[in-house]
Amino acid sequence: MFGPLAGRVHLPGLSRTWHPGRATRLTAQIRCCSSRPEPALGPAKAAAHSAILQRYIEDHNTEQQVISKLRAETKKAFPKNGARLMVTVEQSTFLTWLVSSLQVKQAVEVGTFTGLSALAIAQALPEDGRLVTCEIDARPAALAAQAWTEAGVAPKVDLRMGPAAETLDKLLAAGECEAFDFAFLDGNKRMYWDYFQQLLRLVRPGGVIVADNVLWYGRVADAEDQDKRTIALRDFNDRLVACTAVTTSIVPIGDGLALCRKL
Ligand SMILES: C[S@@+](CC[C@H](N)C(=O)[O-])C[C@H]1O[C@@H](n2cnc3c(N)ncnc32)[C@H](O)[C@@H]1O
Repeated sequence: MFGPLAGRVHLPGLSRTWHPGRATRLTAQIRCCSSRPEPALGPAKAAAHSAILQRYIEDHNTEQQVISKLRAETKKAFPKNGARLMVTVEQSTFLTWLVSSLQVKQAVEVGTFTGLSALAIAQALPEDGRLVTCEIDARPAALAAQAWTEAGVAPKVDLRMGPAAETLDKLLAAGECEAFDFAFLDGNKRMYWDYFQQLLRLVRPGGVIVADNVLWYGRVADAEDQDKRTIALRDFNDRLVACTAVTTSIVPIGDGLALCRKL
């Protein structure tokens, strides 16, 4: 079982330097709340370990300066939910490591926001590599485009504005079936299974699809949690486990990543 919201919890007046006892008390307070805390509370991403360990992990996963700069700019431009929407530090370093290790050339992403995960992916692509990334909201996308230019990865990134399901359908219609080595899924949680099925057609056999937020702050393991996004993610995980088209490993990096390799 995962401790509910046992990771870094952003609450007013809470400093980043925690003492174990204090962290435990806070976790206990949150656990006891009758109204279930919304993920919108802040960057509480780690579903499976303590706040102290989360801090340690972050301190030992050094993001490149261009990425940490974009993280800071995003928090400033989107103070309400920016920190929560971006992948965590250890997820961004993991994405760069994975894309590089798999020698990915063609990648596709659902959910660009301000382009942080796209930057982590794009910088690991070769010069002739390509990342197609889907976003519906022009405001964060403008910040993304600026950051990619500054980081020198803009020529590799193909930003497609509009509903992601339509963009993925267009890629399929354009003959890009099995054209991609890698996909990152981080869009609308209630659409995950639909996106996954499209991505499965876009990714080649042996290619990898990574889905974020599959532990949903630990809420997927709480049978009493009937929030629509929790139900959708629980359903997504159940379908993944039963899906014979991929082998899947769910790992508690950040808010949980499903690592799926197409057979
Ligand atoms: C969690 S954020 C992505 C964060 C990003 N991957 C990162 O780590 O920096 C999800 C994004 O999906 C976008 N989104 C939501 N519904 C969408 C849709 N139907 N089509 C395309 N993008 C969508 C939202 O506007 C939001 O920017």
